[in-house]
Amino acid sequence: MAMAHCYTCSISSNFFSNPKFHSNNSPPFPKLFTLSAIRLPQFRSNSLAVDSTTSYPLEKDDKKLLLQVNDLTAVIAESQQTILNGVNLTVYEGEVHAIMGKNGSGKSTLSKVLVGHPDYEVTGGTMTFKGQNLLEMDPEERSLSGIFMSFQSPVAIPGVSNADFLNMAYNARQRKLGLPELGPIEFFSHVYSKLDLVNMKMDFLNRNVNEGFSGGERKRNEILQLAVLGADLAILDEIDSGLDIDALQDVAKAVNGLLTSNNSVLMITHYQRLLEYIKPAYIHIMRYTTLSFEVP
Ligand SMILES: Nc1ncnc2c1ncn2[C@@H]1O[C@H](COP(=O)(O)OP(=O)(O)OP(=O)(O)O)[C@@H](O)[C@H]1O
Repeated sequence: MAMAHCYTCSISSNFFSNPKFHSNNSPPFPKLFTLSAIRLPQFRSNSLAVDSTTSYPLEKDDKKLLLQVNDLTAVIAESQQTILNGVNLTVYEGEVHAIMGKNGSGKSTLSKVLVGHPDYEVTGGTMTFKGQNLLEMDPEERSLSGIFMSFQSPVAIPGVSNADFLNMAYNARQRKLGLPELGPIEFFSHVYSKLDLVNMKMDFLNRNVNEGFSGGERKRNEILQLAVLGADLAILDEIDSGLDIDALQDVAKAVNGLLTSNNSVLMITHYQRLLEYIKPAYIHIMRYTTLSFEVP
């Protein structure tokens, strides 16, 4: 079953790959040059794609290439306005990447394009996931192949309980993987074991998906979905927004607990505080490259 998506919006954007950054000698976090993509914690030369022709080895330090985006351009389907312009991004398994940048620079749009949101059309470049061409896969296939996206503003699904929703999504993934499905009772014990991870009570499972949930509860619920469904690449769009410090720590702890050497996280955030809890290997700064839109 495809995950529903909740979407925001964008302009033209680009990843810059200047690996230089300055340490301000004040741990825990380095000062960033604007428009740079950096690797932490060591200085490294140019570990991200600079030009569209760069291709990356299928394995690096024994890690498999998970996601490769090369020179990606996309337009808004309705208006044909360019919205992503030459985005490059390479993610190997076991890596945490963060995307930062100003409001409206296209961060959410990139994540939506990665999961195949119909509001956008890819007009150039390539996107591969585990060697498969994402452009040839519909959103459901992308989800089933192991891409999970958490919503910036998670949507409510009235009339569908959390437990049923998760059970359906879980079984769809199991079918895709040729693994046994779980009936409601077996599934309940499977999901029950995950509740502690996000500090949620059992009654959340019987409530309708996100209906009446507070902002923080919705975010925890997103991570519960990730914990139950599993993912090779989890795209977390502002998972920290609206969280108090306890909730932020819970969510970060849960995400860290789900990280293995085989999966990766791509997190979009405005705040350094999240990066203090979930340590990225790379930080990418999204920025406008053109201002070609008309103000109505
Ligand atoms: N489907 C769409 N129709 C019209 N405009 C769109 C659409 N999608 C994106 N945009 C434009 O893109 C801009 C927002 O981009 P996006 O949400 O990707 O940015 P962001 O970097 O994630 O922003 P924020 O940090 O505020 O979440 C908006 O200004 C919006 O006008």
